[in-house]
Order: sequence, then structure tokens, then C-alpha cells
Amino acid sequence: MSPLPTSAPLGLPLIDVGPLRDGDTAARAGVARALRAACEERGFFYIHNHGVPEALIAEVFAATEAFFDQPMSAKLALDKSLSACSRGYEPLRAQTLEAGAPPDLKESFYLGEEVPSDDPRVRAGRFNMGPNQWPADLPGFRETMTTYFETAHALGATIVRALAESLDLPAGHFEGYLTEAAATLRLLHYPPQPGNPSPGEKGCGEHTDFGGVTLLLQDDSGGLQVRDAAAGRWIDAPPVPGTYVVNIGDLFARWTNGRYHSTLHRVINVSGRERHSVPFFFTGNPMHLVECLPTCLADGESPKFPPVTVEEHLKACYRRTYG
Ligand SMILES: O=C(O)CCC(=O)C(=O)O
Ligand SMILES: [Fe+2]
Repeated sequence: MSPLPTSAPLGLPLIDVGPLRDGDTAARAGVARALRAACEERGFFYIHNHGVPEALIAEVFAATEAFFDQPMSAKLALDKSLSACSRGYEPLRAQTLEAGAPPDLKESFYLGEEVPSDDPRVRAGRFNMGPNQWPADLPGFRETMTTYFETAHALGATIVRALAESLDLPAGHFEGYLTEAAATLRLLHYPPQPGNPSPGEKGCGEHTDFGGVTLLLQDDSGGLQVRDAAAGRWIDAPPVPGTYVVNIGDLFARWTNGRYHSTLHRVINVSGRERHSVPFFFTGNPMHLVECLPTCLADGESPKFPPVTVEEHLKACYRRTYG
């Protein structure tokens, strides 16, 4: 494998996840150890050798840019408010990830698994489950996003299984969570921050991610920052070609009683250019009950979080950030 082209030392660990596809037991255990160290430290790390074709990633970015380059009328024709399951377009300043800060300076497009309206889960009102809204005039968009969704979903499940091993649990421990696992693919566009931003305005206000694991693709603009609580500062998570930035979300903090961190992060696009990124949020089976793992409870310790289903937790997070 060619060395990774990083000019500056990274403030976050970089993990080769190739052994999760084709490694022997010892190599897998090595990945699990690296994941454990990264999650106990900050829950944010880069992965490489992830197996997702570079050509597919390039297509995803091309389709993302093409989407946001459309006239506003075409984007608003797919407005998220037209969807019963939070799929579709969301204009600038529609979400406030950081309570008390100005709304986020990003526009976005939400996608998920294509589930027909007559599916029993949709009829039963499962959160964020249903059909997507697809752009009418972007040839290849649907195919690219569908292929990418499936590819990222498989990678997300691989990481969750490796996280089970990292916690000394059998690799199959999270199978109930992984069965019929939901996920959200979000396309993001951040305009350059204006010269005179309102105080505190950011592309993404500081927040933790809601689900299990997030797999983030970012273009070469930079702007993602991760909180280093101990030092009271922000660490840059710059773009590194060929990698994902991966972070664990709130569900792993709940499972591990905070031993694995769901860490605050934010985006400020000071590149002077348009920034595009594509987070994939692996949220899991909506009905799965997330409660403290017995192995993460030391003698005399009690759970910091009450048990919650994935769906209850996500609903509360959406309510909080969409007002
Ligand atoms: O755009 C990015 O780099 C990060 C986005 C993010 O943190 C999020 O959507 O949760
Ligand atoms: Fe995030």
C-alpha cells in the first residue's frame, strides 16, 4: 500500500481496517485494540484500506455537487417537509445543532433505505423509514447513491462488529442492533462563511452524533474540528485522501457507560470555497433497546443513561435540533 499523503501530523489516530475484511484472528485483534484505544480517547479516528472504491467516492461527490448546483426551484421540489420520513432537501439555516447558537450555515439532502410506503414498518410508523425523494433531472444520481448507501452500510456493520470485539464481546454481540439496521446518508454543502458572520455562526454547530457509527467523506476544503475536552481546545480533522473520518455516536457512549466517547465536533468553512461532505450515519434497528453493557459497569458503578430504543433516542435528537 502506498503511504498516506499527510503533510501535517494528524491529531487523531489512523487505523488500517483491511484486516477486518481479510485478516487472520491476530490481525483482527490488532484492529480491535486500535479501535478501543481510539474510542476510549475521543471516539474519533481515520480509517484507510476500507475497501470502498475510490471511483465510487468520486461519483458520490460529483453527484452531490450536481445536486446542490441545481436551481433552488428543483431543490425545493424535493423539500424535506414533503416527506413523512425526513427524506429530501433542507435549505440553509434549517437545523441548529448547537443549542443557543445561530442556525447552521449548511444545506443538505437526506437519503435512506428505499422502503415502499406499504411496507409494514412504514405503516407501523417507524421513525424516518419510507421512500426517498429523487431528483428528476440528474441522470445516474439515484443509482450512485443507492450503490453508495449499500456499500457504506456494509462498512458500517463491519465497524460495529469490530467494536464488539474491541469491547471483548463476541463479534456477534450487536446482531440484534444490526438486523434491519436503518441508516441515513446525508449530502452537505457549506457555502464559504461570509466576511461578517453573525457571532457564533458555523457550518455545523458543535454536536455529538446521534447514532452508532458515522462514516464521513469530506472534500479537500477542511473545516471539521473535534473537541479536545481535556485541553479545552479544538483539534482539526483535515481531509486525508483515501480515508474516512469515523466517529462513534451517542449509542456507543450509552452502551459503554461513557467509556467510549461520543465527542463534540463542528464545522467552520473558512476555506473561502464551497465545501461538500457526505456523512453516513449508521443508526441501527429502530426497535433495538440500548442499555449499559454489563462488561462496562465496574463494581459499585451504576448506569449513567436509562435504557432507550434507538428510535426513541433519535426522535429526541431530531426534536432538539429542529426546534
Ligand atoms: O461536514 C462534516 O465534515 C461533518 C458533518 C457532521 O458532523 C454531521 O453532519 O453530523
Ligand atoms: Fe456530526
